[in-house]
Amino acid sequence: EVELKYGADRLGKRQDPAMQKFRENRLGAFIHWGLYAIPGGEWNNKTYHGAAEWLKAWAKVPTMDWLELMKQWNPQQFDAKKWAKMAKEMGVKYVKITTKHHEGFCLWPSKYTEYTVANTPYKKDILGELVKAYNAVGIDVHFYFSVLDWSHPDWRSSIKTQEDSIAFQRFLTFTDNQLKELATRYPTVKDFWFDGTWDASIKQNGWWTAHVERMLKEMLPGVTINSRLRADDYGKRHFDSNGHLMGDYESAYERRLPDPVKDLHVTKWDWEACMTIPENQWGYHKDWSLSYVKNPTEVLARIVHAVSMGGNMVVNFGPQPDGDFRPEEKKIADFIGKWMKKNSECIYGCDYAGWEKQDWGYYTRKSNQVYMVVFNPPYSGQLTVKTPKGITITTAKTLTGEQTQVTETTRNEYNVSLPKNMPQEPFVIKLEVKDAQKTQDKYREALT
Ligand SMILES: COc1ccc([C@@H]2N[C@@H](C)[C@@H](O)[C@H]2O)cc1
Repeated sequence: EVELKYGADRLGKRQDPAMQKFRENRLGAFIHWGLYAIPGGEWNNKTYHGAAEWLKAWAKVPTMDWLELMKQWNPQQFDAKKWAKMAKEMGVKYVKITTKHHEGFCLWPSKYTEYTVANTPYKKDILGELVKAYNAVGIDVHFYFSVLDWSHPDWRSSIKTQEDSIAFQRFLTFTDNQLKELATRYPTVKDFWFDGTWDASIKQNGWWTAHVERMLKEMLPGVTINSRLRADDYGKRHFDSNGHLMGDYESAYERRLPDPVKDLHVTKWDWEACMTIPENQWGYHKDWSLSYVKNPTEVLARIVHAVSMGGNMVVNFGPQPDGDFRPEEKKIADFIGKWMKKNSECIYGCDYAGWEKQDWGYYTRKSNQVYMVVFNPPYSGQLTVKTPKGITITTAKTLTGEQTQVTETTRNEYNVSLPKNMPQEPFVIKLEVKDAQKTQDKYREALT
């Protein structure tokens, strides 16, 4: 191992109550809301197919022109209590809110920049109202924060000159001030999810990323920090030069998931994935017909896939400029919520089962209960289950209590029969398992 001053502060998974809550939450929602919602992917009558929250870049809009959008920021339909009700009914345990995206517009009245809600027709502290409303219904609030800030004259993507270096140090101080402001104004925040940290300027200042993690953990004991903030002494990101995960959980799975067979290494650490409902839209885009939009079951499958590999999943919502949600997003939230009401036992507090993935769906586990979440019921009517050595299945029944047949077909292999009245949506079979020390082994290996 190499000597590091700004590498991982800890080895292995955090086991304190705050991290256990983060992990057991499992299902979260992302809110991407900013000035970009106003143009919704269209600029000067041209529609851009790229991510709507990056429109400023696609349409090459000068910063001052872009920030003129503040004059139109007046979401008359915004009602934090309605947003909290929607999240509660969807079954999410936490919501990650874009406090400031790359555009530099702040949803809270920051005193370190003029580009905030306070200087818009709306005036009020949107972030404060959301923190209060989500917390009031028992939902944790996480802050998304973009270090990259297109509105700030001292931002640099690379440090080429002494002037760059002096400006960038001013920028890092500005960023420290905003982070301290957020931690002070909203002390119930449970997590900071950093983005916009891929540039050389940040990689060259790994010390600063370590300082931010330590500063926030000092101000807010228990707070969790994503790996994407972190660069070590040599600019290595997420995992330090000794291969140790920095921050409290890996945050590299954005719009993609680890493979349930080839990527089992991710089960060794905490991780959180995030996903969009269209192919790639985080902020509000007027026209969702431009790319594939996942159906509710596809969204559900990604949630279960993440939990089955010991990760969290955050489903993204991009609210409209008026502060209401588009119908497609309300439908997804409603479907997930209805499914979670019946089946959340296989999600909350669950983890990787350590069993070999089968085609019919995913396993999740909570203590000695293994859940089979069935997405693809087979024509054979039999669900193949392969148990690890020494593990036997005692019972199998649906969450509605219907017993299903368990037949041992060979050593450590079983057929679990499909329930008689099969639901017309993904369903769960709960297995009681036994760690059988002495199993009389009546099976014979074929001599080949
Ligand atoms: C350079 O590619 C990207 C892609 C997405 C992002 C941002 N991360 C997501 C969580 C959204 O905030 C997206 O704008 C930034 C840079």
